[in-house]
Amino acid sequence: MSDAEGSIVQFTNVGLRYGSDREVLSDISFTLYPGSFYFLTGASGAGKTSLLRLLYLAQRPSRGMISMFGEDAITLPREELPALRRRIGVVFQDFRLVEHLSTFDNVALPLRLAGMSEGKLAKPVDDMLNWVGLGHRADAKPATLSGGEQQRVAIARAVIARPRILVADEPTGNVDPEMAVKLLRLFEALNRLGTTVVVATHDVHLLRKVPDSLIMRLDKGTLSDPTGALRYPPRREAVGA
Ligand SMILES: Nc1ncnc2c1ncn2[C@@H]1O[C@H](COP(=O)(O)OP(=O)(O)OP(=O)(O)O)[C@@H](O)[C@H]1O
Repeated sequence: MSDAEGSIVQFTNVGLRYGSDREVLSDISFTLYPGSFYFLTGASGAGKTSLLRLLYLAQRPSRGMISMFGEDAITLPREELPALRRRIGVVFQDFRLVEHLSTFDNVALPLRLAGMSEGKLAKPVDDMLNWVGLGHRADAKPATLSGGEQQRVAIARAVIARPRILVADEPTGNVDPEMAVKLLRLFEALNRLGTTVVVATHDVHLLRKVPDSLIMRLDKGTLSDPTGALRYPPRREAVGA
């Protein structure tokens, strides 16, 4: 399979079924380009989480082809998947913070797993906590943080190792509208630094808050492309028009 020029992810006729049930995703084809900001939208049950799980390689499709960073993600040997996954940051719907670890240690986790020394990781973790506005909560355990604070820890942890893609599943689902906009601004700032961002949301009001974003819409497992730019390198000035 050859990659569309310059793309970092390419799905071709991907289908997914759980067990012997009918397909929950059918004929999904799209291309993600570096530095773009995508919303994945659709009603509850449309298949957003399932599509994101394929995207961050937590789930193999039942059919079709997935290419990531120029590698065939379907036939890649299992032992090579972690290296591919490290290039993808994930913000889960339910945060999945480690309860017994402090804010600092949750955010430091990906760097420690990558083998970075304690001396080296302190500054980037402190900088990241300040960036998400949680410098003063470094020692707090997740249970003592508000929903918005926990979400920001989850975002900080997802981006600390500078992933090429950030995937976020309903990141604003558990916060008030004001915090939702603040979180989106964090994603936009990250996107301006060159990270491709994919945010799943059922909240159509959010889409308008990021004028340059591209929209993928799922309806009962089928993808549509209202901004018309998924298959071709998006021209930023044409996006959102
Ligand atoms: N592990 C699973 N086993 C069987 N069916 C599943 C599984 N996960 C999801 N489904 C089904 O797949 C369909 C799509 O679910 P999915 O969670 O991907 O949708 P969604 O758009 O993310 O929904 P929501 O916004 O409510 O989270 C649903 O019908 C769901 O019941």
